[in-house]
Amino acid sequence: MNDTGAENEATPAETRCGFVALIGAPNVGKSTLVNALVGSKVTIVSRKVQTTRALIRGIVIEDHAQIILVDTPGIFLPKRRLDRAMVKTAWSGAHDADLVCVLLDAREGIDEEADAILTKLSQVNHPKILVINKVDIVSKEKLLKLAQDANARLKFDETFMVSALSGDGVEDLRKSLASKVPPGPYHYPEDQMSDAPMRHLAAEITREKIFRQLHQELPYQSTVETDTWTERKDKSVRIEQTIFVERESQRKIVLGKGGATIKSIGADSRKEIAEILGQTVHLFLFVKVRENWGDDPNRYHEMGLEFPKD
Ligand SMILES: Nc1nc2c(ncn2[C@@H]2O[C@H](COP(=O)(O)OP(=O)(O)OP(=O)(O)O)[C@@H](O)[C@H]2O)c(=O)[nH]1
Repeated sequence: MNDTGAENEATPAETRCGFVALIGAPNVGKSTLVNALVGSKVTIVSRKVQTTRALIRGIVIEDHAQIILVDTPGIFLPKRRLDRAMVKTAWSGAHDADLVCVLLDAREGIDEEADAILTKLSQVNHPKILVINKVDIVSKEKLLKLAQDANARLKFDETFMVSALSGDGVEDLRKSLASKVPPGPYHYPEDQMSDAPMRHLAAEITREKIFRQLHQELPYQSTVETDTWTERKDKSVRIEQTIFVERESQRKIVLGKGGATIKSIGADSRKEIAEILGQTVHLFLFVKVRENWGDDPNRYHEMGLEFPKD
């Protein structure tokens, strides 16, 4: 302790910093865990699987360590070109990271996808941490058995049992990650919670609202881009976004009768973006048809994905 008020500031020589890749089957709770670790909403959470399309990082500082979380797209059995691109990106995220956090869903156990992940991870040489999530809905016996089975399959440096939803066990995990990232200066300014540009986050929020309202009629065929972002003198922000769908029929669904659906999507999205920014938001949504965007290389690059040639 000293009286300069600087006792909490680490000099660069004392700091640690590293990338942590979160790997897990779709719906295991990766986005929820990133949010719990960071303590602020950085990626979208949806009941629908495969909502995370691009690598989005949350950044958290704990015990003079900056932990950069790479929220990989779900690993699943790829069929479409877009799915293959997501899987490829997920694995390259694991190879680039300093640590790999493998998430298992306590209720699902080692199912087909988890099994494929454990097999593939045996080729990754980084330190691995097992995180069993959703402990709030499973018995202790089942948890212990799952921890034993997973550790028998793969050598984990540590095992954590958490509930990303309630926050149970999350602090211990955060402290462990902080102790395991390598020594070095911070990569990002201390107050930066996410390097995902706000434009991207705002687009993700609108996409989430579309999923919430139209998940039965419009499963995955839409994408959202933020076109303009204008800060106004009165401290409010004007945002224009375009929702791209693949067919005219889908455009009509998004618009709804007399524009009612898009109005409601816009109202929900505007409210949430405003909450996160802490400022007044004026949101303008447009719907356009863009056929076969799933086969357009530019779209992949915009989402931070590599375009698979096969
Ligand atoms: N009961 C319970 N539910 C959880 C927990 N963590 C996440 N969930 C729920 O599981 C669902 C999926 O969570 P997400 O965080 O979107 O999962 P994800 O792995 O990021 O999914 P993708 O983005 O599709 O890869 C959501 O409905 C969450 O509320 C938990 O600890 N307990």
